[in-house]
Amino acid sequence: MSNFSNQIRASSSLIKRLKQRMTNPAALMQATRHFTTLEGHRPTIVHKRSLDILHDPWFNKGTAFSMTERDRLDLRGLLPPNVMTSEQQIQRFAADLKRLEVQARDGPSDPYALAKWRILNRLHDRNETMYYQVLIANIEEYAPIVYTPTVGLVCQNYSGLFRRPRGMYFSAEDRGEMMSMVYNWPAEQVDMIVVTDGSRILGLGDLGVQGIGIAIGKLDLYVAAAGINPQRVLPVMIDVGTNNEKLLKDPLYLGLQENRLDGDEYIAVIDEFMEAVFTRWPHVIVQFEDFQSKWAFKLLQRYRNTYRMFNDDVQGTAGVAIAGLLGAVRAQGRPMIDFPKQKIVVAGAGSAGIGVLNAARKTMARMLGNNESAFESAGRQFWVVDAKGLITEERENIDPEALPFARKVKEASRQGLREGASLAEVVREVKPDVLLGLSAVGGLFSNEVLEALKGSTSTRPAIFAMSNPTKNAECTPEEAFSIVGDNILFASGSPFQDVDLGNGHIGHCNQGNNMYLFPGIGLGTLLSGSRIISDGMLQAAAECLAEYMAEEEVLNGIIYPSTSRIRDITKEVAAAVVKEAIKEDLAEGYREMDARELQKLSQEEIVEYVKNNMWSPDYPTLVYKRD
Ligand SMILES: NC(=O)C1=CN([C@@H]2O[C@H](COP(=O)(O)OP(=O)(O)OC[C@H]3O[C@@H](n4cnc5c(N)ncnc54)[C@H](O)[C@@H]3O)[C@@H](O)[C@H]2O)C=CC1
Ligand SMILES: CC(=O)C(=O)O
Ligand SMILES: [Mg+2]
Repeated sequence: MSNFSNQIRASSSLIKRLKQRMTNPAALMQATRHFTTLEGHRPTIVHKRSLDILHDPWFNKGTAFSMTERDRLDLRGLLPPNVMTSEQQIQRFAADLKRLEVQARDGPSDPYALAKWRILNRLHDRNETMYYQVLIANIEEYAPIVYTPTVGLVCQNYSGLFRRPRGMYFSAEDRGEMMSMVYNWPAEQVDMIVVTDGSRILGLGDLGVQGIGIAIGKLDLYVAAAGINPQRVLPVMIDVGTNNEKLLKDPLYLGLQENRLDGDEYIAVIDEFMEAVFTRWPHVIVQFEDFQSKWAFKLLQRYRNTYRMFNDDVQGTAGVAIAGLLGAVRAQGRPMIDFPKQKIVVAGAGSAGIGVLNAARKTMARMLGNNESAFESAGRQFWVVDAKGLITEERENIDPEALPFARKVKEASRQGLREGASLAEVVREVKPDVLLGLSAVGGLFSNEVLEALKGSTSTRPAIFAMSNPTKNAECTPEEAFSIVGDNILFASGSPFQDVDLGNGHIGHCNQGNNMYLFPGIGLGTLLSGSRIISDGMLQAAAECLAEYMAEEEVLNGIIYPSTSRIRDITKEVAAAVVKEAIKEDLAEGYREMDARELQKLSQEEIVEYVKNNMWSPDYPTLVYKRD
């Protein structure tokens, strides 16, 4: 939008003016102190509570509300847990102004990305309908701002960017209080919660309380892509501390400044949160996001049969990868049923990597007859490399999640490999069809690794550099096409531009990101009224995405839709999820569409039902009525 550059120019001149006034923050603090001494002792009577206070510029103190005030005014949970002094607030504001300048100068790809995020965020605060109109109409341009990669930068800088709170914060200090504080959220109904504990935000590590940015970004896509009503979404941060030394020492950090809770204490906090939100909103769906692997699997197993929840990094990513892997088979001009013949090297054995491995193995096994021997032989198609190299059964203290994928020592040595072999060695010896990265290590697919992939036995080797944000991608599309060749397939977790191959052809850069599935999984679950999210529902979502692309597109190397089609693909995915829930007899219905009515719907009617229940950003007519 051309308006946008004007707005950015206007905001930089505003920043300049503010900076001139802020050159002496001590004077500003002095002024604030003077104000507090005159007015500080007499209480001010307010007739508002909760968000109404936070949204009132006269009464709002933001992070400076004391804990007792937060309790008195129903603010508990609506602000990050660390109480700040007004001096600290001013320091934070001043530091943030400086940071914007540095980002604009040193930012990696789009120097205005953070400025765009701020402007969009301010619009979000002022007028939700218009915000989502802008986002939906320009989703290709702004998904990289509200979501990866910029959302990573936003989380890294969240303590500075924080202005008006959004979402809820449950902290270790709130133990015993969660059941009551959940009622501080003003919405009577919540359909979707995205919750994080901030322990592994994209590939950026432990960002503590600042991880709330990712929950907000994911929910923006729920609204834009799935048409979930924005009044019914709730971003949540569970602050159990941080192990990030920099944040622990930062006096302006907004979260708890203590090491992360662990073991039973940690589980007790998450249990209390789950009980609280499902007590207030029994039909809510909770998406777990960016929990470190250590907890991602355990929490998924703990809750998935009791609550309507899923883990996006484990299950959403798996589905998107399966769709891409099946697309890679089709792009070779082979039928999908040939998938079990693919040799796949996976770099990264964390929540995302293991999620993909389990799902890919199950998909292969199903194609091979769905019995034990099929499952066994499917397992032999994968070679997994983590920070310590190739994983074999010789590995000491092997992670139980990775154990099923450890190569047998004898088999490995027959291939010229051993425990801990490097990624380049593995690629050289295995000559895989697919090289898939979920390692969070930018540049891991080095020249040596990509050179080794030239020996692939595939007619069309596929490279999935899925780590986020952009700087964590295992390689760029330019590197992949220039080293391995024009004929490859390429996908990355964060968006890159297509590559001009210089011979009249384009090297397509697909975005392989769980954003193509999680909105549809959430919407489909909501509209089916299923009490849980079954493997079958997740599989149906993945298959729908795999089949969405036309033969011609796939043969041209386009295996995922462009983001401009995200609302349409989400509708289809949601319909596939509803259909599977009905088939598995899990669908209990939604609003006036009860289980029986759902059973009667044809495929087309299910799609129509989904479409009719997607919120669109149109201004309603407002009418005033006295209470
Ligand atoms: N494209 C998408 O839709 C998604 C992408 N991701 C990305 O995947 C990445 C990993 O996420 P998680 O699995 O949750 O993280 P994690 O921290 O649990 O796992 C990282 C894994 O990479 C391995 N690793 C580290 N250095 C390595 C090296 N030099 N060579 C090979 N492996 C190495 C680690 O040993 C570990 O197994 C992140 O960057 C995240 O943004 C995650 C979910 C979805
Ligand atoms: C995309 C996503 O969920 C991640 O990078 O963690
Ligand atoms: Mg994630």
